[in-house]
Amino acid sequence: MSVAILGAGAFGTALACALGDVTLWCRDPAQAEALQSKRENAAKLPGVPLPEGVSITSDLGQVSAETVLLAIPMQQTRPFLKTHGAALRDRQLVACSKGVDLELMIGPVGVIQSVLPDAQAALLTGPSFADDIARGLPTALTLACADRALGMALQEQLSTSHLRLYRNDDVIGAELGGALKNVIAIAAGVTIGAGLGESARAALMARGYAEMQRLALSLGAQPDTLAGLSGLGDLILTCGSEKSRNFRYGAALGRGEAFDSATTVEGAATARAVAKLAKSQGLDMPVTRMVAALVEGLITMPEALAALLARPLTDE
Ligand SMILES: NC(=O)C1=CN([C@@H]2O[C@H](COP(=O)(O)OP(=O)(O)OC[C@H]3O[C@@H](n4cnc5c(N)ncnc54)[C@H](OP(=O)(O)O)[C@@H]3O)[C@@H](O)[C@H]2O)C=CC1
Ligand SMILES: O=C(CO)COP(=O)(O)O
Repeated sequence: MSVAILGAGAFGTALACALGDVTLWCRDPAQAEALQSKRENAAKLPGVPLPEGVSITSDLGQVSAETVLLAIPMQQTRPFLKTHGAALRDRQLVACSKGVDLELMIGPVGVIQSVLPDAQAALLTGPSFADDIARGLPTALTLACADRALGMALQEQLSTSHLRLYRNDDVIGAELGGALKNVIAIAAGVTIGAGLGESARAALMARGYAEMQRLALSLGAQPDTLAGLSGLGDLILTCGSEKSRNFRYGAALGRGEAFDSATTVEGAATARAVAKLAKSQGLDMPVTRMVAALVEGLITMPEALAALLARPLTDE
């Protein structure tokens, strides 16, 4: 079965490098031409050659693969599918984004199903920097799919010698693990950027993980999923590395500096969506609430810190 990847950003290109024999689609014909002539995505993955088997196109009509990976940011997924979904109706669609749609308050598989109710949909998520995958470093990810047979087929199809996929049928849990860890990564970045120290970062990660579980379990996720690659695994990676854009964005917030608005920072919109979702569910998610308020410029970092530290003492 053939594979196509829609979106030639950092992650889409990295997956193309790992899988090798795929069609890589981008929306901009000039970018497609540059990728084709240089055989490298110089903007997003400099120094990593595209394998010979990767064919590039900006014409969606040329994308005939049965399995289609969607590697475009979360908030773009619904508009993209509304425009192009008809052409993808009969394919196996694998969402690769991490986040919660700001309007519908659901994850990427939920969005696929809301636009294309009959589509077969799955999720690829977990701890992996694009650069690591592209360079062939060992990586383990979650392939989540409600349909067991389809999940097993996709696990086989998308695993390689260095990219190891673990199957899971808890799609909600896997979606939320990937989405929520970005919010906590922003908080971790704020902590380090503001010079609050590594002990404070560890505290935020642990309390952040408690929030992730609280929301995920209330929405029907399995606890084991949050403790796996897509939750805890990705939380550890993203909160602990300057390679993470969410972490770096948080660090800039913590230092009171501006951050490049063209950079994809999924946790910023997700924090806003999740803060609202938590409120509607009657759940206490103080770290997420503070991240959302910081992102929206409603509070300063010292105010956020004071508010978190002034909370009543409680059981763990
Ligand atoms: N980078 C990483 O290490 C990882 C990323 N992910 C996830 O993958 C998703 C994509 O991230 P990443 O590739 O890093 O982001 P990038 O910012 O590197 O790339 C985003 C890509 O999406 C394309 N795009 C944006 N909007 C649209 C649209 N409306 N229609 C078509 N294409 C569009 C962009 O095209 P254009 O250039 O034309 O704007 C670009 O090619 C995110 O959800 C992220 O969390 C997951 C694991 C690892
Ligand atoms: O999701 C990622 C790693 O698993 C990439 O993290 P950033 O989007 O923060 O760079």
